[in-house]
Amino acid sequence: MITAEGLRKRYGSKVAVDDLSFNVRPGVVTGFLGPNGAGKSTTMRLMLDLDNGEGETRFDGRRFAEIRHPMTEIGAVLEAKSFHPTRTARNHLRMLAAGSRLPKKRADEVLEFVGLTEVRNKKPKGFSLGMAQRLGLAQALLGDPNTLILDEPANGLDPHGIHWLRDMLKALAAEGRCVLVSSHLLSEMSLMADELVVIGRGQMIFNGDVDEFVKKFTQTTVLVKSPSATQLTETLQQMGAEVEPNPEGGLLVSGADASVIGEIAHRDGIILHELATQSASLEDAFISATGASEEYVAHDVREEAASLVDGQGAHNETAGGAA
Ligand SMILES: Nc1ncnc2c1ncn2[C@@H]1O[C@H](COP(=O)(O)OP(=O)(O)OP(=O)(O)O)[C@@H](O)[C@H]1O
Repeated sequence: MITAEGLRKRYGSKVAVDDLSFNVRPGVVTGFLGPNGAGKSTTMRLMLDLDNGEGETRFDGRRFAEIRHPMTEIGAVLEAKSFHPTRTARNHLRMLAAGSRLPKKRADEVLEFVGLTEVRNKKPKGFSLGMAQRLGLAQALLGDPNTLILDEPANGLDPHGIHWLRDMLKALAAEGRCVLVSSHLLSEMSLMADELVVIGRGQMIFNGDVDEFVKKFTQTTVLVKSPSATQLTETLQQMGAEVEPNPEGGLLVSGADASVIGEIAHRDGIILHELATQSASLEDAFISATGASEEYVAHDVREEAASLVDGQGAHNETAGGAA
């Protein structure tokens, strides 16, 4: 179990991480989410004592500095491509293995595991971002640690690589490890993570189950198609439901679930052509939960496109801006 308590970091007058406390449970993948500049990387560095700040993080009760051979307990990848410039991938890992009193053969085992056996005698400076990510993971896995902390490990991986990463992290978590992984790929995160830590502007927004997060920050809607849409709308509105036209046809109803709508339609003799609950996505929940805490806000692309078509030209202002 990882327990982080009261993590806080300032850069001058800017508070990058603001009194963050959270838990990362073993046996599940925990996603670490937040808009750009929310403080994810800084938090990960604080957890691993790589940055000075306040608060403390315990890994099964111990601080990072108290762990004698960290590589055998905590595997972390915070930056892709941070490797020795002149050593081959294999020698880089062998050197790290020796430093942690691990057998040399571990280097070949993890290279095989991440699919880099063919390039093991090449220098990582020529690696693509995806290959560097794989080598970073190999390094993190070298000591077969119980905890993995990975900052954007999917960055640079191709679709096969992302699929492989997801299966691998789920399998490692299923063996009882703690896995904390940040990513901006929300569809991927919804397939990979069971629990979430969501932050915005350095502050905690949510720590818990993915389904709870989606439920808390989105409203379930029901798509209804009926030839008697006007009559149905009036009845649903009278009972307090919100009804809006769906841009692709039919009605979107919130505040009444599909069974209630079906019963009302049956009672009033209204024909229904479609009745479907629309489940919200992790992306919907993320946008709703973090919208107010976005640090860098771009202007609306649709407005931009419209103004270009109107011949008004683009404007380069950044709406919102930094706090
Ligand atoms: N070395 C630094 N000096 C000054 N400010 C910093 C430094 N590192 C980070 N920051 C600031 O701290 C805040 C948090 O940055 P951090 O990189 O932790 O966010 P992040 O959530 O990892 O962002 P992203 O998703 O864009 O990688 C940002 O506003 C950033 O500008």
